[in-house]
Order: sequence, then C-alpha cells, then structure tokens
Amino acid sequence: MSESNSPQPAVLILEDGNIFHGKSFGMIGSTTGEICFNTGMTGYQEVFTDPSYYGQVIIMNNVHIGNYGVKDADVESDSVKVKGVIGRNLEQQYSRFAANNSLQEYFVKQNIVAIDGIDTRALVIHIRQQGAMNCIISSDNNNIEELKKMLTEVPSMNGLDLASTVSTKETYTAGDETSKVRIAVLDFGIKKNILNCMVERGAYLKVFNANTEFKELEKFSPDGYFISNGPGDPEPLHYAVKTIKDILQSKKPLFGICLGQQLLALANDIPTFKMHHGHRGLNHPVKNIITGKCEITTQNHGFGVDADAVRASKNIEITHINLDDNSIEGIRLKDRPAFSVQYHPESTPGPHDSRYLFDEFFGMIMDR
Ligand SMILES: NC(=O)CC[C@H](N)C(=O)O
Repeated sequence: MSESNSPQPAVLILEDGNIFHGKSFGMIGSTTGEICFNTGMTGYQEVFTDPSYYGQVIIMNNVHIGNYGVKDADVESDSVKVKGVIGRNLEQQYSRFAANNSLQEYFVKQNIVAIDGIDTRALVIHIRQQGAMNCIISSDNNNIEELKKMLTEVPSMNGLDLASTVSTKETYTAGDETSKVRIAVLDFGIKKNILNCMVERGAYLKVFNANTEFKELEKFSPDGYFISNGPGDPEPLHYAVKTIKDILQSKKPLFGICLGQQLLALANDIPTFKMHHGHRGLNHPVKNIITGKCEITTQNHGFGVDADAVRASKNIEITHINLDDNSIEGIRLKDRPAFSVQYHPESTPGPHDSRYLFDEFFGMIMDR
C-alpha cells in the first residue's frame, strides 16, 4: 500500500462510554447514528444502500467486507443510506470481474465515514447484551471529550420519523402502462428490488411520497396498494396510518413489508415497540403457520408489532412467526384482503424462499 493510502487512526465511542480504536476507512470525518449489526455473509452493497438503514451505523459481522468491490447495479436506492460502517477487515483490494470500483473509493464518493480493524465479535456481543444505542465514529477528531459531547446531541431512534426524509419527492411510475395490474406504492424508503419483484410479475406501479393522502392514490385507479419498508420508528407516522385506514375501507388488496407491517398493525390499533437489538441478516428462520412450511428470510428491523395485542385482536390473524424468538413475522386481516410481513421477501441480498408472497398479492388482485 502506498504511503498516501495508509489509513489514519479512527475511534468509535458508544453511548454507554465504551471506546474502540481502529483505522479510518472511506471518508475522513465524523458520523453518528444508532449502532446495529448485520450477520449476512454477503450482499453488503445492497445493505448499505437499503433506505431502511437510514440513521444507523452498521457493524458488519462478516470478517471481510469489500473483497468483491462494488457494482453500479447492485444498489437498493440511488445512494448509500447507512450513516457509517464498522468492520473487522474493510478491504481496499477487491476481485470481481463485474465490479466497477472498490468499497474504499465508493465510500469516499458517497461521503461515508467507516472504521476498520475493530474487534467486531466483541462489539456485537456487547450490543447483543446491552441493546441498541447511539454511537459516534471519528477519523478527524481525536478529542474524546468533544466527541462524547457530540454524541449526547444525537436523538434517540425511538420516536423518529425518518421515512419522510428518504421517501421520493416526485411521483414516478414503473412497469408496463397497459398492464391489467395497477399498484399504488406508498414509499417510506422502498428498496428497488421490491419494485422489481412487482414489475417482473407484470404490474404497472405508481410510487407516491409517504405523505400522500388516500384520495390522491385513488386517482391512479389502483387494483392494489403496497406499503413499503423504511427507516425509523413507525409510531410517529400518523399521516400514514390515516392513509392505510382509508385504503382498508376501500377493500382493495394491500400488501406491506417491514415498516409496512408495522403501519398496518398501527392502523388496526396494534402498538409497535422498540426491540432490544433487532433482527438484521439473511438467515432468520420463519414459519408460515398457515402452510406449516419454514422459510429462511432476510431481515432488517429494530421495531416490532406487539405480540400480545396481535393475539388479543379479533380482526388480525398471525400468519408467520420467528422460530428464534417467536416474534410476529406476518399478519393478515380477517375481514379485508390485507396482509404483511416483518421480513424482506424480495431478499436482496438473501435466499428467495419468500418471494411467493408477491405471487399471493397478485393472486389476490387477479381474484377480484
Ligand atoms: N426494513 C424496515 O422497513 C425497517 C422498519 C423499521 N424502521 C424498523 O427498524 O423496524
């Protein structure tokens, strides 16, 4: 490595006062956010560009990240959405025929501050035990007291509406305009591959800003409604809950993913809660309790729907449960063609076990 490439020292400070020393990677600077970890072995570029991670600093459990570089097409949105990255070996060298760039240069271009050389095993064990908390990474300031002060000013993820920040400002369409299946998509930070999964099945989509009222969505004459994934806390999104209540009144099919499930629950008076440290990875076992079949799923969430309230609800049926911790992974309404899952069936990255859910959504629309 040439002298100019040798990394500067960097520091990671957790809200509970723990300090980790490492080396800078990506942009030189400081960044803050909620620390979380992803256990996936592959698909790092898709993870970094997933808007559901907006506001979070992510620890990558896999020991080597960056070794296959980055490729323009492997994105879930138009930019990196994580606030920072923590790794054991963040690699400048890469090897892949199709790659366009190194992770290092990609992070510099996208203004992403990362820290390399961290004992990620110890750090992940710590977060698993202590739970979600804020953190700061810095490679341009070695004054620990100053950094700690900056960290105290970072808001808690609990109560934050981040979805309206990453939602599309302009309405746009995708797919074949002459299609018989028209789906209105409410965008809270949608991943491109969710849109692809619907376009591949022949839908014509119109994607709307998170804050769009039902009467505006209705003008598109949709056959169904899709409620997307997205970052932050679902609880403050009262405007979205109102829209979903109106959609349910229309009795047209509705499918929600992740934040979409949390909003569907809130629209049915089921509260959501902040999880201890969330689920993020590519191998979370889920059981479909309607068919009895298991799926290995891609997940990325730090909030969940209240299991007791779901079980007590007369109108909500549980369709999927998590086999690790019994949390609610899927629900459907008894009196409306509306359902949702807490995980990511488009699964980029991840196994494709759950893509049948898009077929079920299309089935619901075609049956009408
Ligand atoms: N992937 C998502 O949609 C995440 C939903 C929500 N922000 C959570 O962390 O639970």
